[in-house]
Amino acid sequence: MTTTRIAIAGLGAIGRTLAARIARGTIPGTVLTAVAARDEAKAKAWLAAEGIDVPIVALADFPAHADLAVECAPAAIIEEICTPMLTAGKKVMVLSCGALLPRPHLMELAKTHGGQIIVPTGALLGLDAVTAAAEGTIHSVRMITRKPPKGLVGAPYLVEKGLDMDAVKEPTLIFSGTAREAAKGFPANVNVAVALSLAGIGPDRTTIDIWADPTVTRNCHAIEVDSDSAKLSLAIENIPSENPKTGRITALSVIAALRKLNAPVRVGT
Ligand SMILES: NC(=O)C1=CN([C@@H]2O[C@H](COP(=O)(O)OP(=O)(O)OC[C@H]3O[C@@H](n4cnc5c(N)ncnc54)[C@H](OP(=O)(O)O)[C@@H]3O)[C@@H](O)[C@H]2O)C=CC1
Ligand SMILES: O=C([O-])CC(=O)C(=O)O
Repeated sequence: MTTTRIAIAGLGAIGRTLAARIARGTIPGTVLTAVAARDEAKAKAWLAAEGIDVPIVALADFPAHADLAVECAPAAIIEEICTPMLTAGKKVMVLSCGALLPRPHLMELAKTHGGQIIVPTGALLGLDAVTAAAEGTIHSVRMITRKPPKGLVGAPYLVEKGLDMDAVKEPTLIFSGTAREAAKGFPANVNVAVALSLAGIGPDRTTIDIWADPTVTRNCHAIEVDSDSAKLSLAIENIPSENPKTGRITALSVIAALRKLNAPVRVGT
């Protein structure tokens, strides 16, 4: 079996789960060869506590260590992670996919140098069926997201509008617009809408309503797709991870995607 050398950018809720699984050898065909962290001392202490022996390197040095980098860091540093890997013709799995929309040059970089940007299903579901439907004609894609108010705190859109999530006492529609607009206003909350849009009819035709809902404890996403091959109605209720903005299933989605990289049998598109 081919072995893919993996580097992880960001040791937060997703990155730590991922690093521990790869380092334990539970994903055949993968080996953890490097990590990058903002706070090196904190990362060193965590790696030592987990018994993971892997170098902490600069993002610019990832290509010397890895065939594939997994981006699980703040959206703001996507360029620093993607540019060196893609220029070297390598692969980057991107979780902060909303940050790709204003940076089409990253997709061009992948094309020019034979690299690849992989957007996993992440905290969503059904991207297999949406990509299949997109091979025909999709008429509309609509998403509705409900999160506990604390899972939305800090979003630039809320800051700009002066919306206080502590004051939300009943389900409140706080945003309605396109996936592109949502990615700008909620860069750490609705990457899923962008993944859906990239699988289907693009960020300007995919719409999303975002509710701050104190009656839910999970991050809930519902999708309605109408196409000439199928009508899809899908829903997922994600248990938040240690980061309330991020569903637990996100790291597992990355693990499942990595497992498929070199597997002898591959299920799903
Ligand atoms: N596509 C999808 O379905 C989903 C995407 N996401 C996105 O995935 C990304 C990661 O999520 P999550 O793990 O929950 O986020 P966390 O905030 O838990 O972790 C991000 C980590 O990146 C670290 N970091 C910050 N700056 C740098 C840097 N310059 N170099 C390396 N590491 C850095 C942070 O360190 P420190 O804490 O010290 O600042 C932190 O440990 C987010 O952008 C999130 O929005 C999340 C859920 C679903
Ligand atoms: O985990 C979730 O519910 C989705 C999320 O944070 C994102 O898409 O950025």
